[in-house]
Amino acid sequence: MSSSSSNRRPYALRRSQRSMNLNQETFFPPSSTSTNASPFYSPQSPSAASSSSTARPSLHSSPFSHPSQNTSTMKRSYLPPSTVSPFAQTAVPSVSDSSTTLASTSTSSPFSLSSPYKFSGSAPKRTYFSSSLAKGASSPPPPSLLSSPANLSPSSPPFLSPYRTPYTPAQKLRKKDPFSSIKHPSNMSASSRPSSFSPFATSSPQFVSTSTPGATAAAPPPPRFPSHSQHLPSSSSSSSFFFPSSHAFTSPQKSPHRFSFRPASSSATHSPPVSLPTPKRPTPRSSSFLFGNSNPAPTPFSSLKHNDSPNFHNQSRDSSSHTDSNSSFNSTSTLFPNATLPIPNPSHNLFTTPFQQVKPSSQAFLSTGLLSKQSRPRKTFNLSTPLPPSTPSKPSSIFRPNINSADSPPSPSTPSNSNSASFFLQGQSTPTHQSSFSSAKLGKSSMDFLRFEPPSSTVKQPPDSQLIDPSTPTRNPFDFENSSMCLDDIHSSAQHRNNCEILAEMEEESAILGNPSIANSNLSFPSALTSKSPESPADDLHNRFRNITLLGRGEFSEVFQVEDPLERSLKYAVKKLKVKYSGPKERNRLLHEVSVQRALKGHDHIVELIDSWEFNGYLFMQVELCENGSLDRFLEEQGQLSRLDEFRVWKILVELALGLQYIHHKNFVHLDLKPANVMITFEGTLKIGDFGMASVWPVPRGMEREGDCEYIAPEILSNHMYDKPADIFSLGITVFEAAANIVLPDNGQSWQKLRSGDLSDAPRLSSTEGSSNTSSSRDVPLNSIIGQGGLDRVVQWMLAPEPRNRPTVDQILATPEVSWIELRRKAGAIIYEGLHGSSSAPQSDQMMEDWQVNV
Ligand SMILES: Nc1ncnc2c1ncn2[C@@H]1O[C@H](COP(=O)(O)OP(=O)(O)OP(=O)(O)O)[C@@H](O)[C@H]1O
Ligand SMILES: [Mg+2]
Repeated sequence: MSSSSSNRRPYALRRSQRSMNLNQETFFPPSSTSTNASPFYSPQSPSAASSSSTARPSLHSSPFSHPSQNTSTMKRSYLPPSTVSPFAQTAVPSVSDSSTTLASTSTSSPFSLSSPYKFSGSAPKRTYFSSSLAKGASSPPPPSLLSSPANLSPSSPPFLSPYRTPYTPAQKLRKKDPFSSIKHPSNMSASSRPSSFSPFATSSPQFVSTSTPGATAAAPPPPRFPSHSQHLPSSSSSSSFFFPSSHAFTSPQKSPHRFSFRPASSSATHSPPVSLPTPKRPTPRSSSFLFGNSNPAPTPFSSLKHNDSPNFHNQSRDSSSHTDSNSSFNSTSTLFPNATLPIPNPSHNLFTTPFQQVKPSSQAFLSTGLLSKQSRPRKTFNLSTPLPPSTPSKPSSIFRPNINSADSPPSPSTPSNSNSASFFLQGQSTPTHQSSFSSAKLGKSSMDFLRFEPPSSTVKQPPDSQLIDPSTPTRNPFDFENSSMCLDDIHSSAQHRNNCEILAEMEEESAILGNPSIANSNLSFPSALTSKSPESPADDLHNRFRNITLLGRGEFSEVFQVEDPLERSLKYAVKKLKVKYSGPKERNRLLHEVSVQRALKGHDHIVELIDSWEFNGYLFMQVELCENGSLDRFLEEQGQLSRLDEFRVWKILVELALGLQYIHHKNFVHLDLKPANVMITFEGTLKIGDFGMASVWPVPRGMEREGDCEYIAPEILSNHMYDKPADIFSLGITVFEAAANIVLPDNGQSWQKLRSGDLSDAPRLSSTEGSSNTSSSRDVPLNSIIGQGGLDRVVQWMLAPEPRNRPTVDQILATPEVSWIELRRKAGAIIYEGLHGSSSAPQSDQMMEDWQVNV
């Protein structure tokens, strides 16, 4: 372990050196500041692209050179059909053929990340900046990709970002992690990953490119894109975005920019950079900026060693196993060509992987940059995972009848724990229906809590005769299978009404709805709870539906999967707001979401509203069920394995853009677009949901909305501008996250950089493998857009700091790349269709040829 650790360490060092080790940089002599003079994607001259050097390292580069990925791929290829990702098995014509051919042409891994790291790390920033700006100032504008580059507007220079922005304490941002911006993947573990058990574990086959290393450079967006200004009031001034360019990061010595790319873009326009109120300025320890600290401060994540190298380390190692890996994968993909997608059971934890134990090392906190999801400890989506002790959980008041003792921590070892049933039936005071749902976790954990962790000091001890021996098996009040005693107790109790309310609330809050084992067991609830006149929202839900299980919860709501009581094959999702509305004003606001979603019915990429109703101040929305959960789960799960192939990233962009186009054309703005609000259907297509922040467009004056800070557009924070370009920005960030496989920052430097048009913390988005320029395979379309840098260009366009410089959704969908993808996509966005999509779309080749001729 130690020797391999020392072998790999330099790679980790290089990545961090680039970003933060300013002292190191000053020691290195200036190297060639080849600033990739022609990084722009020019379909007319593909050779130009291939001759330019890679600006950002591409994680699409062959992973076969990565030992851990080799292992993973090989293991995956021998999985039995049931464990192989269903989405990789979709019968799409020629996928396996294409894979085989590509694999057979792959003999080596030419792309080594060490080179760009070494170069970038050793290049003094002063030299780079001065040269790139000077060079850019005299550079001709890049060739436009659009056939009609009218209404050209400059984009902000990515290199002049002002990071010293005023801190606005008033910003109410949801997530505050002061260290998020200083996490770094350099030292995170990605190796030794077993094969996937995920339903999404499609982990696209990682083919080895035969291209020249870094053949296609990242392309900055040409500054000549049509403007988004039609969405903005003519009086809209961006002056408040501007910030004097005297910020420290414009100083060459302190610049965090590491790569010498996009010089033309940076110099073509010199509009002042954006000044943004940051959600929360992190104050990292000084040691955070000293890479190579031999004695880093201990962190809770110090278990990982360097030989658990991140996914993009040391790409050139272990090239000997390429052929094996390829062939093994292909044998997998051809073994089960007709496998069908299993019906995911949301009550199962589809997302459990063995990666939960992966921890970043302490040095992960010693530099900036965007953290790769592949290296990140996995987020837990398992609803039945017990709450960590530190979580500010607020159990139901029914567990704490004695308010004064609420502070006492529950004692798991308390003998009276076992008597939860009798405890609940001892005539506690009637709880309020307004109890908090915000922190109680549903599912098994809640049940465990109910059974084993009632606060001992709060328990009103029953008379001695009723005390139960600690060793007596627990009687679970919700064990209705053996619940005759429980029900008898309920009905004979003098406090029958109170108990019913207690049980109803418990059910509502945590215990029953979220416990799949109970909810799926076809057990009926006590008759009092299924009466015709429901007393609680949970009663109401049970009167309407069967088999209720928790699907997920957002900040404001809980979403349950339900079955139609008559036709059990009909399943829906029911979204219940967590709290009652407090008055007519709030009710109107809540009903707004319903009305927006109703107005947007009937589109393939919008979650369909089926019904809505109110009960006792609670709002319910019945929507179509999206069996494969939300996109953020998919990205999380997939990201643990590898980056998505570029074709699927494009498909995500296309499907979301189509949904967003519908929203915008109907004169609404979503204002909370993010992967968590994108649902995945059984077929793997994407649907935009959660219109809780949506508004009619133009947005009424004085409206306040604040979406998730990771995805929020800069102008919303700085200028309260709620407009269509804000949705474009959120879409761009979503695609950026999907393509780069990084953990988005929620504040700090990286957050600011992303909103200044500087994507240099992330790897190149476009793939370097599978490009038609680099493969001679007959299955690779002649004019494939994959690997050409178009993804970087379009994403950068969407992330333009100035809203008016962003494309409209129509413009996104009109790009040649999207048109090409449209012709070749046959399956849902998350379904793997090969690196270039369906080969049965020759018209796409023709289209690109025609387009190239016309450009
Ligand atoms: N139609 C659906 N099918 C399947 N799962 C769903 C559906 N709608 C929502 N969910 C699940 O419920 C979660 C929360 O839903 P939703 O985003 O609508 O709630 P929210 O409270 O408005 O969230 P937030 O405001 O935090 O974005 C989603 O992330 C998803 O996991
Ligand atoms: Mg949501």
